[in-house]
Parts: sequence; structure tokens; C-alpha cells
Amino acid sequence: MFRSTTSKYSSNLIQIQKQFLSTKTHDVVVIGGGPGGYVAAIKAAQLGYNTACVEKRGRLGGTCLNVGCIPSKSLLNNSHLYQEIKESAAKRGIDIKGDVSVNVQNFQKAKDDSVKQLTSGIEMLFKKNKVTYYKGTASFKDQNTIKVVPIESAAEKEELELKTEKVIIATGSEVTPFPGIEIDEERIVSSTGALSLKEIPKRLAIIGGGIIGLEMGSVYSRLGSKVTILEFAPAIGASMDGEIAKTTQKFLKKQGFDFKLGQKVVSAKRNNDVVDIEYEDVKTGKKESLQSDVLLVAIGRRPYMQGLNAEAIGLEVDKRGRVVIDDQFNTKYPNIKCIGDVTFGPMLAHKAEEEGIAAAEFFKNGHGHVNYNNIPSVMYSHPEVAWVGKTEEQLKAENIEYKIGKFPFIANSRAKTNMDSEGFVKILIDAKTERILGAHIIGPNAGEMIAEAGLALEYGASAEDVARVCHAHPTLSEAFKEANLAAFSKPINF
Ligand SMILES: Cc1cc2nc3c(=O)[nH]c(=O)nc-3n(C[C@H](O)[C@H](O)[C@H](O)COP(=O)(O)OP(=O)(O)OC[C@H]3O[C@@H](n4cnc5c(N)ncnc54)[C@H](O)[C@@H]3O)c2cc1C
Ligand SMILES: NC(=O)c1ccc[n+]([C@@H]2O[C@H](COP(=O)([O-])OP(=O)(O)OC[C@H]3O[C@@H](n4cnc5c(N)ncnc54)[C@H](O)[C@@H]3O)[C@@H](O)[C@H]2O)c1
Repeated sequence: MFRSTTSKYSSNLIQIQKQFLSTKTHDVVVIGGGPGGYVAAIKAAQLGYNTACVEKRGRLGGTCLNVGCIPSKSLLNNSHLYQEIKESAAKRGIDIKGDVSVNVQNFQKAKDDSVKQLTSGIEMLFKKNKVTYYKGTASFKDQNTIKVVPIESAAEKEELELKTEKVIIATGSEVTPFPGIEIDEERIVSSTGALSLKEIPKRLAIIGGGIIGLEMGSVYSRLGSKVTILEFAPAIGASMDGEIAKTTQKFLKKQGFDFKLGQKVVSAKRNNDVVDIEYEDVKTGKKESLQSDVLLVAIGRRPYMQGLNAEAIGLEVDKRGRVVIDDQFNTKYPNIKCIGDVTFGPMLAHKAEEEGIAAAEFFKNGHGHVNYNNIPSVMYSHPEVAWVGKTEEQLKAENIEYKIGKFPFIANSRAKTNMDSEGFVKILIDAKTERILGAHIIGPNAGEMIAEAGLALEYGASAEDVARVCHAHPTLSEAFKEANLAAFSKPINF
């Protein structure tokens, strides 16, 4: 009797000890280590919170650093360089002796090296800012308790329980599946598979003429693939200004893209080393088919919450699966905020980052700031496409009277000198106040130049305010100044 009581007692003690050992306490726990989550965690720690971040991928940086922004930009930059060397070296007076060719293995290695450096850089930032990093899958037990199941490479081998005052959910997004089309990441790929193809396909078909379709299409078109875009809508470029989207299409067509717009894909099946695709015209119903060596499915992304056990606390989601939040990122619980791709707004890394900072600041100070009218978009094709603020279509829909200022890069001295002068800057201003409402750039380095438009928009600048700022010569940004000049007066150089 005595013995059995002791053993019951000691086993309870072990249980309690185990429970005690596996429980950690934090002020803030961030779930997800992508651009939203890792930035939120660093900011929360900088604001004095004892902060932890739980990430199940094994590497920090989320979609963006691992299978998104960063690897795609490496492939875009290096494929652009390859094309430049091949096609424009001679006209620049550079003679290449012998063949110029792509070494696919090293091309991929260059991408992997950049990703590795940047993702491990975040681990160092966590150490520097004293953010505790748990490698594992986080799930809700209750409003203040997060269970962490460690992944294989985690330091902790046992399940953990995190007791926390505050939580920031930043679990991101995943590829939207196309019903009936099975992704094998070999012949039928998502963006993730497209980033790691082992050989250059002769033919690459892409469902979706949005940002991923056009960026990945650019990579492989430059490397020699025949790219065909199958797009449901009558135009490409998702949310681009209509005129800019048309110009983008014109430039990409010149680079060899084939566009099949207003087409609905009915089926796609792998047949050994080819993919058979059937599609029909949205208006006429006319059926056609095509064969491709690789098919990329890029019809958007959707919020990701698998394994989070959000049901346990009854988190609300809308019809599109986005976590419902208020204007301070609060879910129905004021101690649980949610940011990034898993909630409302554009699915962009810099939007997630801004929200990460604002969410931490709301917790600490009761205020934070994200201006959703001023989130830039960049498509890293060549020429690049970048925009911020309103499109012409939006201004028309909102009955806002506007004036347009345009300036072509062909009249910009730096673009001419660089032998890279396709495209233009387009500024949209309020017809009466001349305040800048939108900026749309298709041209070299558009993605860098759009930052100036963002600053102008944030501070409520008029076109004249920008035009009166001295811009260095010769720079591409002079085209931005001239477009502003054109919006309220006349340009000088065109
Ligand atoms: C091919 C491609 C190219 C892109 N290029 C750009 C670009 O150039 N510029 C740009 O602004 N945006 C780009 N994006 C979009 C960008 O990647 C996303 O908007 C951004 O990553 C969103 O950040 P996030 O922190 O909300 O989510 P994510 O980056 O998706 O991070 C969420 C993280 O949470 C982790 N997680 C999820 N659930 C759990 C859980 N229960 N426990 C622990 N961890 C969990 C996931 O493993 C993931 O690492 C691109 C996307 C793709 C696919
Ligand atoms: N440079 C960048 O900032 C960058 C780069 C890549 C991805 N992203 C982000 O990742 C997200 C996903 O990108 P994406 O290109 O997959 O989505 P997207 O929303 O940009 O484009 C999807 C395209 O697919 C089309 N489409 C949808 N269903 C279709 C169907 N059944 N058949 C044919 N076409 C169909 C849509 O009309 C749209 O043009 C976007 O939100 C984007 O912002 C950003």
C-alpha cells in the first residue's frame, strides 16, 4: 500500500516536473518567422518585451526569403545579366570570345547562397535583439497558451508550452491550388518548383498572368524557354494601371512571350515528360489545347493556418480564409493580433513588415501606423514595373477628376547612356489641388524610383513640390521629376 502510494506520488512529481520544465513564459509570442513575424518579434523585443518567435520551416524568413521574393529576384537578376551579356554586350563594345551559356547548377547555387546568407542573417538579428527562437509548430491551447511541437532540427526535443500575455499571428499564405490539376513540382509546378527547375524547359506554359507568372516567365524566357501565358482575365498584371499593363504586355511580347488572354484552363495532365493542357475561350467557349514541357500554376495565394488550432479559441475568418481583424490588428481577443498574408490587404513582404512594426507598437504604446493607400508594388521584369497610389481605373471609378503627367525614358539622358530606355513615368494628380494621387513607372530601375513617389504621397506633395526638388543629373530619377513637371506644366526635355 505504502509502496504504491509512493510510486503514484513520484510519478505525479515527474509529471509536474516535466510540465514545469516544458513551460516557458514570455510577454509576446510571435507565430511565424516570415517578413511579418520576424520583424514583429524584433520590434517587440526592442520595445522591451520578453519575446519569442515560433517557426516550423527550419529557417527564418518565411515564404519571402525561402521560396518567394529573394530566390525569384536572384533568378531574375542573373537571367537578366545573362541576356544582357549575350544580346547587348557587342553593341556596348564588349566582345565576348567563345560561348556564353548558363550553368543551371551554379545558377541555382547562386540563388541558394543568397537565400542561406539572408535567412541565417535573421537568426543573428534574433540573437542580437534577444528574441527566443523556437523551431517548431505552434498551436493554440487557449488565449494565453501556445503549444510548440519541435521539428527535427530543434534544440528542444520535447513538446513545449509557452505562457504568454500577447500573441502575434503571422502564419502567411500558401499557393492557391487549381482544382483538378495536381502539382508534382517537377512537370506541373507551383512557384516553389519553378524556382528550382533542374533544366531549362523548351516550353513553359503558365496559368495566370499575374506577378508570379510574369516574373517566372521572364526568367525562363531569357534562358531560352518558349513561354505561353494562359490568363482568365482580358488583361495581364493583376492590379496594375490599365495603360501600364498593356505596355508591359507589349514589351514582354517583344521578348518572346505568347499571351492567351480571356482563356479558361479546363484541364492539365502530365503525360510522361509533357503536360497536356486544355483551355477554352471565356467568351466563345471555343476549346483549344497545347502541350508544354513544364506547366506553372500561378493563380494567386491564400491564407495559411494549418496546424494552428485556431478553432480552439474560435478565431474568426472571412469567406476567403483571412483572419478577421480590426484597424489595430486585433482579432476578437485584444491580446492576439494578426498581420501579413494571413489577414487582409495585399500579399507583399513590405506590407507584412510594416504591420509587424505597427502591431508591436500598438501593444506597447497604443498606437501604430500603416498607410494602406501608400503600399508600393514592384514587378521585377525588365523593364521593371512599379506603382503606388491610385490607378486611372480607380480614379474614374471614384469620380475623382485628375490630370496626367508623363515622361518617356527615351528622353532621359541616363537611360539613353545606359542603352536601356524603354518605358515611361506616369503621374496622376488631382485636377484642382495638383496633389499626387498615383505614380506608375515602367522602365529601368522603376522599383527603386517608386520610393520617391511613396515619400511624396506620404507627405501629401503636389506635382510642383516634386518638380521643384533638385534631382541629380544624369539620373533616371530626372524622368520622375519631369513627369511631375508635365503633370501641372510642361516638361523641359521632351
Ligand atoms: C514566388 C514569390 C515571389 C514573391 N516576391 C515578392 C516580392 O518580390 N516582393 C514582395 O513584397 N512580396 C513577394 N512575395 C510575397 C511575399 O513572399 C509574402 O507577401 C510575404 O512572405 C508574407 O509574409 P508573412 O510574414 O505574412 O508570411 P510568410 O512569409 O508566408 O511567413 C509565414 C511563416 O509562418 C510559418 N508558420 C505557419 N504556420 C506556423 C505555425 N503554426 N507554427 C510555426 N510557424 C508557422 C511558415 O512556415 C512561414 O515561414 C512573393 C511570393 C512568392 C510566392
Ligand atoms: N514582385 C512582387 O511583389 C511579387 C512577386 C511574386 C508574387 N507576389 C505576390 O504573391 C501573390 C501571388 O502571386 P500570383 O501571381 O500567383 O497572383 P496574382 O494575384 O498576382 O495573379 C494571379 C493571376 O491569375 C489569374 N487567374 C486566376 N485564376 C485563374 C484561372 N483559373 N485561370 C487563369 N488565370 C487565372 C488572375 O486573373 C491573375 O491575373 C500576389 O499577391 C503577389 O502580390 C509579389
